[in-house]
Parts: sequence; C-alpha cells; structure tokens
Amino acid sequence: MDSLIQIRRDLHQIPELGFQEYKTQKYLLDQLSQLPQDNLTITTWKTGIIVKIVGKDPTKTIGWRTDMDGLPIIEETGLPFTSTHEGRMHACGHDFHMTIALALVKSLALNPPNQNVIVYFQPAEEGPGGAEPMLEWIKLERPDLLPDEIYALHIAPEHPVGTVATRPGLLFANTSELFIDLKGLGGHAAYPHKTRDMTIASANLILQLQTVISRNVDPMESAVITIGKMTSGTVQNIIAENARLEGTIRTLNANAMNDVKKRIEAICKGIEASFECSISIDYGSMYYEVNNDEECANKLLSFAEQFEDCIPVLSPAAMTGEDFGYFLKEIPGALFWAGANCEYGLHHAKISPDEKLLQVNAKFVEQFLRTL
Ligand SMILES: CC(=O)N[C@@H](CCC[C@H](N)C(=O)O)C(=O)O
Repeated sequence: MDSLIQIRRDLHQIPELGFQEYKTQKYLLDQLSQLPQDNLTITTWKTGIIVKIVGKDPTKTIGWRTDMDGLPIIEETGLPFTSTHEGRMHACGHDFHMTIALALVKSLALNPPNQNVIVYFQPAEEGPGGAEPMLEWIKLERPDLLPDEIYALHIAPEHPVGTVATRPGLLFANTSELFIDLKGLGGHAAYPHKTRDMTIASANLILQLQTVISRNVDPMESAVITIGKMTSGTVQNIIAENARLEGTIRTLNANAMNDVKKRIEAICKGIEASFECSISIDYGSMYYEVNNDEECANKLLSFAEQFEDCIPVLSPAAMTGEDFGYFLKEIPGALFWAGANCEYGLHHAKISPDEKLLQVNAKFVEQFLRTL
C-alpha cells in the first residue's frame, strides 16, 4: 500500500499535457524495469507504453487501459506533494489510473495470469486524443498487441471508495472540441462607432450558443455546449479586434452532434452579419462515445457484488468524454467509475481523491482480470 501511495504521489508531482508525457513515460519505464521480465514485453508508442504479460495457458488476450496526461490547471490543493510543473495538474485522476495499472503489471509479472494480458498506458486522453492513433498504429504495425476484450476505470469523486459504477450500453458522451475565432476591427476605446468590437460580439455569441441547448435540442434528449475559455482584446482602452472562444460539445450520439454543429454554424453566420465581423470555427478533436459491451459491463458488476470491499452501482450515463470509446468501438469491453470520495469534482484545482482507492481498485482489477 505504501508503495502505491508513493508512486501516485511521484506521478502527481510531474503532470504533463497530452503527447508531452516524457517524464511520466520515463518514470513508468523505470518502475517496469524493476519487475521480473520473464513474461513481459514492453513496447513504447510516442509517449505511451504497451506492456504484454504472457499468460500460463492463454485462450485469449485481455486488455487494461490507463490514460497518462494532466491538465493545464494551477493546483490549489496545498498538498505536500503538489505538482512541481507550474500550471499543470493531475486533476482528472490519471495519476491514480496509472498507479493502478502499474500495480496490475507488477502482480501479473510476479504471479502470471492464465490469459495473456496487455496493459496500455495511453497518452493524451484530455486532448488531442491518444486512443484513436494508438489503436490505428497497433492495427497497422502490431496486431499482436490487440486484445480480445478490454477494460478501464475512471475515478469518481462523488462516490465512496470501493464503488464500481457502470452500465451496459452508453456510459459517456460523444464529444467535440470547439474553437471559434472572431475578427472585427480594433480601435480607440473612445470611438466605438469606428470599430467592430469582438468582445461584444463574442459575449453575444456565447449567450446565443446556449439557445442551441435550450431551444434546438429535443428536451427528451441531452446535449452540452460549454465555453471554458474566452479571450479578447489586448488592453483596457483598446477595442478588441480579435476574440477566441474555446469549448466543448457533448451529445449522446453522432447525429445529435451534427445537428448541434449545424446550429452553431448558423448562429455564427448571424453574428457575422449583425456585428460585421468574420468568424472561423475549428472542431479540434472528437471522441467517440463510451459504449460498454453488455456482457462485459455485467461481468464487472457481478464481480463487484462478490468482492468484499466493493459496492456495485448501476450508473446513469454521463456527459463526460473519454477516448477509451475508440477502443470500445472495435473491441468488446467496459469502463467503470471507481469511487474516490472527495469534495471537489474532476478538473477542479482542489481535487484530492482518497488514496484508499488505490489498494481497493488495484486488488479489484487484478482479481477481476484473473477471472476472465
Ligand atoms: C473524463 C474526462 O474528464 N474527459 C475529458 C475528455 C475531454 C475531451 C476533449 N478535450 C473535449 O473537451 O471535448 C472531458 O472533458 O470529459
């Protein structure tokens, strides 16, 4: 237990953004090199790592996937092992996810499973998305690293430690990033009539975007448009020539995503006309929804029922995104929420998940995979 906590704290101190997980990869490779290597093969892909553990009497290959990246957040936990990377934080639990994956490799290296197991340390889950290109590379270059079934977890602050919350079918949303650039005409703050003010245009655009959710999406369905970042202008007494909105769109299926995008484009055309500006839209990266295989999700729930430290919960779907959805598009499997019992939610600068979840989930995952 102590070593799991130490590993989590070490990883917590070195959060890196997507595809920049160099120190994280080095740390993990170093940990992996200390294990008996007899039945392990370790492959790197960009900043990710794929570890194959050869089973004793395999009839299939089981996959386990963890994400690796942190977020551009200034940590405010005040913890003694706070991030040493200014402006970067593991605020989505990937330090916990990686520690559990390492613990899994360790147990399987010391006591080999019957089936083959492949553990995927996947970069860039928060963006721009590592699962899709990692999987494409595996299919093209290393089909021997494809599993028959695959699983993953994500910490859930709102649930007590030991919770295994999942459901057959749709668990997480379809997502698309959203970047909108507005260009008008800047000028002196005292002469607004001679300018085209992009602070005012972008403020109007943000409000109109929310009408897509309240007035265009069927109320019996669901969608989210969040603008997480807005930048405009240069200084207090100059009217802004440029503005940029950065956000994300969440829907429950691809058709709804297309409908929402069409409305966003129509609204932007209206803003262009009314504020005499030009607007360009970039959808950044998109994530396929997390669709759990029915049998695999039920296997997780039934195992959690028998497992002494676990509380199985039939979870509702959530508007979170996860590029693990790309694995599940091709391979049967399931993702579950692992209770983390903490006051602050995911992506909050003060999130501090309960470290007890490490031991409970490391044991649960290892024992569950051995039953497959
Ligand atoms: C579990 C989680 O929090 N995932 C992220 C995934 C982000 C995808 C992409 N960068 C986007 O914002 O659309 C989430 O924000 O749900």
